[in-house]
Amino acid sequence: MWNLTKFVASRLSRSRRFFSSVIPRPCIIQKRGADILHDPWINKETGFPLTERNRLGLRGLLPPRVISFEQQYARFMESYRSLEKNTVSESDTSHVALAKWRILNRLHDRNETLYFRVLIDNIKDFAPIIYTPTVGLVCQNYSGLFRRPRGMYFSAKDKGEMMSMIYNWPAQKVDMIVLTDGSRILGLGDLGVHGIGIPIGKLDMYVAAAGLNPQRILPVMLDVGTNNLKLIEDPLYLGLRQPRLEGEEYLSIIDEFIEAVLTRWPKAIVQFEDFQMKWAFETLKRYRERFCMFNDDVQGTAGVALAGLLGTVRAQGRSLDDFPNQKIVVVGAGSAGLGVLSMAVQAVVRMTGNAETAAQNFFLLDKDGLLTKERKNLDPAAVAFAKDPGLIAGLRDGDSLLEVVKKVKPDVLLGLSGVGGVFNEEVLKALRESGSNRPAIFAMSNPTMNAECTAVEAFKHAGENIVFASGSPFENVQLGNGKVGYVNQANNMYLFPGIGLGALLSGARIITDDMLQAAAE
Ligand SMILES: NC(=O)c1ccc[n+]([C@@H]2O[C@H](COP(=O)([O-])OP(=O)(O)OC[C@H]3O[C@@H](n4cnc5c(N)ncnc54)[C@H](O)[C@@H]3O)[C@@H](O)[C@H]2O)c1
Ligand SMILES: O=C(O)C[C@H](O)C(=O)O
Ligand SMILES: [Mg+2]
Repeated sequence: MWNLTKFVASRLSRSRRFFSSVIPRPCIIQKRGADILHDPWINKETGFPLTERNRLGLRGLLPPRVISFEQQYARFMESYRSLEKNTVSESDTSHVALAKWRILNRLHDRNETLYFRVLIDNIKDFAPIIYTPTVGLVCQNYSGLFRRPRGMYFSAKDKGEMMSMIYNWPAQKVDMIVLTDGSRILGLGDLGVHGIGIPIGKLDMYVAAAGLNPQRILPVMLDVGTNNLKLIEDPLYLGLRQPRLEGEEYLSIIDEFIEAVLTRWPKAIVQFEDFQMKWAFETLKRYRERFCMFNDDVQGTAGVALAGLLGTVRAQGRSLDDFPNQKIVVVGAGSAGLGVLSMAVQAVVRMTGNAETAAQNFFLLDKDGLLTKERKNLDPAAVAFAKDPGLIAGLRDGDSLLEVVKKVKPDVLLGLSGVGGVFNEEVLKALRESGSNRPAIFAMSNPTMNAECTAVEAFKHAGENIVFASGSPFENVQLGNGKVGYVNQANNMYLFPGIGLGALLSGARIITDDMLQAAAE
C-alpha cells in the first residue's frame, strides 16, 4: 500500500523545487572559530576546506586533513552498519536499536547537514530508529540517554515568563512546532518530560519527508508535572516532580505558551502530539478556529486510517458506505479511535449525503467492550458511534471483542486500543470465519509490543488472504510456496509531514476537516 522510500522521494522532489527558490545560498555565518564547531547547524567538522578554515578562524582547531562530505558519510554508515553485525540474538535487538539511536543522535548534535543527508538517503532503515518504535524506548530511558538539550521546555514554574522565554530560541524564524505535554506517549502512558523524544522524532520526519528547513522547526515540551509515580520518585527524572496540573490551571499554561509563540512567529503551524484524550479534544476545540494547528493523534491518524480504509474496501470490491455488506469494528475509543471514526463517518456522509445513517457500518469498543446506547456515562464524544443493541441479533452492550466479531462478522478490524495482543488467536480465527472475501486487520497501536497483533499472528490465524497494516513496522511474512504476506504501515507519519507542508505552502489560516479528507483521498 505505502512505500516509504518512494513517498519521501516524491515529497522531496516537490518540496525541493519550492525551497530551492527561497533558500538563500551561500549561507552567511556570523560566528567564528570554535563557536562554529559547536553549532550543529553549520558545523562541517573535518570537512571545512582550508580556505574556509582561514576565513572562519578555524585554522589549527581541526586536524590538518580535509575529509570530504562523501568520506564522512561513508565513515558514518560503516559505523552504523557495524552495529548490525553485533546482533546475535532477538534479545539484542533493542540494545542494537538504542545503540543506533545513540550514534544518530550524536551526529544530529554535531553536524545536522550530514545527519539529515544520511536520514533522507536511508529513511526506510532509519525511520524505525529515530521514530516509532525505537523512539518509545528512548523516551522510557531518557534520563540515562540525555546528553544535550534539543528544542524548548516550558514548565508550570515558567508561568508569566513565557513571552520573554520564547525569544531565547536562537532561530529568527520558525515554521513548524510539535508540542507535547508527555501525558500519553505512544501506548506507553505518561512519560512526563521524557516524552520530548516524540516531538524531536516527528520533526525529523518533517525534514526528511517534507523537506522543511531544519533551522525552522521547534520541538516543545510543556511540563505541567506527571502522574507517573515512578518518575516522580526517580532522582534522575528531568521534569517537575509534581502531579499534573488540571482544569483551568492547565489550560492557562497552554494558552500562555500559544500566545508567546504566535506573538513571535504568527504564521507558525503547531502540531499537538501525544496529549491524553481529554486535553487532545479540548485543545483541538479551543484552538482549531484560532490559528493553524492540528492534533496529529486525532486528525493525522484519522487521515491515514481513512486512506487505508478506502484502499482496503476497494481491494474488497466494495465501498465504504455499503451497509450492511461492509462492517468495520474499531477497538479503542480514545483520541485516535474516535478521530478515525469521526473522519470515516464524514467520508460516508460525503459519499451518500445522508448524515443519519452514516455511522451504521461502524462498531466501537472500549476497555469495557461494545459501546451501545445503553452504556452508562457514555463519553459525549462517543455518543454518535454507540450502537443500537437491536441492530444485529444478540448484540449487547459490553460484548467482548470475540463476541462482537462472531455476531457482527466484520470485514475490517481496526485497533487503536494501546493494548498488545487484544487481537488474539480466537479473535483472528473468528474473523477468518466472518465470511469476508478479504478480511482486513489494522493493528495500529504503538510501539511494537502494544500492537493488537503481530503480522505473523495475523497471517497465521486470519488467513493468507488478509490485508494487514500496523502502526509500528513489521517485516513481510513468508507464507510458504514462495508466497509473501505483505505488511503495510498505517502510521500518521504518512500524513503529518504533508499536512504541515501543505499548510505552510498554501499559507492556510486554519486546517479544516475538508483538507484532511482531501489528504486522505
Ligand atoms: N498508528 C498510528 O498512527 C497511531 C496514531 C495515534 C495513536 N496510535 C496508538 O493508538 C493507541 C491509543 O491511542 P489513544 O490516543 O487513542 O489512547 P487513549 O488512551 O485515548 O485510548 C485508548 C482506548 O482504548 C480502550 N481500550 C483499552 N483497553 C482496551 C481493550 N482491552 N479492548 C478494547 N479497548 C480498550 C480504552 O478504553 C480507550 O478508549 C496508542 O498505542 C497509540 O500509540 C497509533
Ligand atoms: O508516533 C507514532 O508513531 C504514531 C502516533 O502518533 C502515536 O501516538 O502512536
Ligand atoms: Mg502520537
